[in-house]
Amino acid sequence: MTRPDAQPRASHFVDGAYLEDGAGTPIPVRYPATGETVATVHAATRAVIDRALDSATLAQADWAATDPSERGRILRRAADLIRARNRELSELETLDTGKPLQETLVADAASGADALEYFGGLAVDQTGTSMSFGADWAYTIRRPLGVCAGIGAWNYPTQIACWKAAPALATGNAMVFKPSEATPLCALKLAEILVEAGLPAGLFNVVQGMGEVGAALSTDPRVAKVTLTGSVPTGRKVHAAAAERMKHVTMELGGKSPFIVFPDADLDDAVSAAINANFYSSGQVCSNGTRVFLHGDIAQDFTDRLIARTRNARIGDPLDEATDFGPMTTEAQMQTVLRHLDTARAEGATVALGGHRIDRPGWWIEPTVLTGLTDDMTCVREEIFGPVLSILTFEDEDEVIARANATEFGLSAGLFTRDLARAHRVVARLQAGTCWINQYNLTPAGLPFGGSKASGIGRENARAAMDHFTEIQSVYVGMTPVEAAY
Ligand SMILES: NC(=O)c1ccc[n+]([C@@H]2O[C@H](COP(=O)([O-])OP(=O)(O)OC[C@H]3O[C@@H](n4cnc5c(N)ncnc54)[C@H](O)[C@@H]3O)[C@@H](O)[C@H]2O)c1
Repeated sequence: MTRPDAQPRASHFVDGAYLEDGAGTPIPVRYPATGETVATVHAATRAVIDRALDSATLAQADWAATDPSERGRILRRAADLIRARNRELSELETLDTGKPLQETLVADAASGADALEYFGGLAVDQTGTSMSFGADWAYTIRRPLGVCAGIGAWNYPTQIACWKAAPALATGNAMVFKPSEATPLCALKLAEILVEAGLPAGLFNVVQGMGEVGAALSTDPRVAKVTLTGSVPTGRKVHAAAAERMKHVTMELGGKSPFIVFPDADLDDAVSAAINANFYSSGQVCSNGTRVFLHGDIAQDFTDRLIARTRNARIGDPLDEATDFGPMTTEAQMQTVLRHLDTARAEGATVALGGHRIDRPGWWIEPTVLTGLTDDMTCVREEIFGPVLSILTFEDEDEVIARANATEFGLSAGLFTRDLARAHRVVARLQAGTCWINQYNLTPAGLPFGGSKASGIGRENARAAMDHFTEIQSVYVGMTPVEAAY
């Protein structure tokens, strides 16, 4: 496969144009399928961060006063441009993350375009309330927060940037976005496309860098809100920094979600969903259903079908559309997953499939199925963020609900059953921000997405995100003479 050129014109995108400052620490961008360096960017210096925040502050005031229908038109034009360039953007996403082109063509830029289109449509529909107090009355207005900092993880660089930018911009905010240092390329393309669609300069700036740049943004007085997609430990730090300065936050963090299969489930569907919920993006999906609870009656049958089908995964060059399983996005993440597999073996897990690094250049791990597990094992308790599916068995509905909820995380949950009364009864007792019944990991723009417990605060997508990027201004209107005691 010929590899497209990944080197961006410059590291940052600020005030409507690419910007370079070679004084920043170099960040090599390595193609996970081979380990080769395909581009280099530089971390933002203090000067770059200041320019990004100053230009965003200046641009936001006019943008907040812009007719919302015009804001919406620009976002919808950006959605059209993304769709027209889907292949080019998907190839870049594949180079950035290592995810197979087969996935990136349908799930990344495409999901970003959906968000821009959805919030573009909703921009005009930001309503308040009105109420009366005798002859007096009052109304509320939803106002933008100002400059928002977006900080991204490395598993969905385009989607994360769009899911944050679209509701922020639709509601009249500006955003300074810092992509993950592991995947710095795709957000630059979004910035370029938004300007081409007519977004005024300064409203969506991209600055590169490691955690320190994220920390500089989330503590800066010019920033009104921080929206982070990342791990729980990073979320704790960013949330604490924001709380100190009374900033708004949205936290999209990690998970260890339960995936429950009752004995009356359509087993082929359930196996398909378990494959998607564990091996898509080589398992690097926050909402993955990694604790697969199987009812004892179907556990063996399910496991046999799962293993037989997973053996068919085509592992190879991610730029080849026939490939359906790719590498880990970073070498560090591959090492983390390998450490988890060593711990699982040491704690007595049975490796029913896979379990090893794949012997080829780059950072590959076999699709892995673990059995013989108990709830206290590390591989069942901790987020692995790799292609590792853990099988547990259960006998009883109350038992599985209690075990599903026995975790600090609460991002997602899924269940498979033909008994819809049971499905709704169980969902109502699951501690998870997003639940799927007879499906898994579908996240349309109109459905709120986010976690409860340690998995996050706030929601992305849907009207809920519009609320999280605005605050209420209450206006009391006096209609009668004002009385005073003296
Ligand atoms: N809930 C969701 O929507 C969602 C989606 C994707 C990924 N995730 C989670 O993200 C994690 C994987 O991504 P990751 O390894 O890039 O996460 P991470 O927490 O290591 O990094 C996330 C981002 O935070 C930045 N960062 C690090 N320290 C910071 C600090 N002190 N202040 C400000 N920013 C800082 C990083 O540079 C990066 O851009 C997993 O836990 C996964 O579950 C969650």
